[in-house]
Amino acid sequence: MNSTTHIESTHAVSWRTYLALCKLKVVGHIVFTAVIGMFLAVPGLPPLVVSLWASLGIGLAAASAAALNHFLDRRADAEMVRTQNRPLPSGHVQPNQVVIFAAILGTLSMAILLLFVNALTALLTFLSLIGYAFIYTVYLKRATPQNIVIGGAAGAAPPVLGWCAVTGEVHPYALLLFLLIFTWTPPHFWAYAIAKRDDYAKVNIPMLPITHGVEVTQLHILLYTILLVIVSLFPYLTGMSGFLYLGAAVGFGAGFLYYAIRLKRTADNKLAMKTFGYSLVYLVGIFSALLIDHYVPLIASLPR
Ligand code: HEM
Ligand SMILES: CC(C)=CCC/C(C)=C/CC/C(C)=C/COP(=O)(O)OP(=O)(O)O
Repeated sequence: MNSTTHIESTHAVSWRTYLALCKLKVVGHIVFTAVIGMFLAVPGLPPLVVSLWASLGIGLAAASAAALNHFLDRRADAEMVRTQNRPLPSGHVQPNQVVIFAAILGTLSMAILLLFVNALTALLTFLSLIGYAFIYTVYLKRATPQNIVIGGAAGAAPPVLGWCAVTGEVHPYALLLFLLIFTWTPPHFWAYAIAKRDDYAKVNIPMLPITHGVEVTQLHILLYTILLVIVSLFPYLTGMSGFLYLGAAVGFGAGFLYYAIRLKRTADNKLAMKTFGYSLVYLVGIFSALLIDHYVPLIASLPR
């Protein structure tokens, strides 16, 4: 134990430290996509009470998975510049405290989903938690440069969880939303990995830019972005969404392609981080468009 961790272990852990363990920004986005899944699952408005419990349950599960990721990755996180100030490497909290915190969040999440939502949502959320915290973090991340493609299945689950929470079933339209996030994840992450490749190389994590070089990664980003733009048309082509969504899918997709093409030409770290930033704008934009598009006919049909 180093002196910092010794000093910190005698002090109470701040609530800010616990919040930092939850990766709140990521959890916020996850809950956002889950909530859109709830809204799209029904023609009118989803049941309020169930939706609130489901959002809380899914958010707590994602936060629990994030805390476990901090615990399981603590040694690598201490080596990388981008992660060395996280709560564990900086000694603001002890590993056992993080495990207890994650267990409490995970248990609360399961209790909420089982008692107030439904068993299928609880099961699928549990599988997502295990998929990210253990299968991805412990195994895939260190095993193959396809780690984030396969692990992306956990991150793509939330709209399915939201849909299932209000209907009790996994609808094919919900799987389209899954596919959308699943194809979005590789360009989202690989743009970041290009910018942070020196960090990943330091800890021998086989991310694509390390194992196959930056050029191959740039090409993969472009190809997955093209695939993403094609997949983003499916909600319109299957009749799930209308023209408004189509316009947004084409517009936001053109933006993503613009970044991916520019990034293909130059592996500038700043541009890579801008592409990563745009991936978040894209996700929020396209899911917001799905929601607005879903309610336009409803609003238009209201008596004036
Ligand atoms: C397995 C799939 C995924 C991988 C490997 C991945 C990877 C990453 C990485 C490495 C970062 C940077 C972390 C940092 O700066 O500390 C990040 C940031 C972020 N990711 Fe992902 N991500 C995945 C899925 C998702 C999903 C599904 C969402 C949302 C629905 C998401 C939303 C975000 C957000 C909002 C940030 C910014 C966090 C911040 O600025 O604090 N990610 N992601
Ligand atoms: C509902 C539920 C339980 C969903 C699971 C949530 C999920 C899959 C989140 C993934 C988001 C994320 C930040 C991945 C990066 O991990 P990393 O270890 O590669 O990134 P890091 O090195 O920055 O920690």
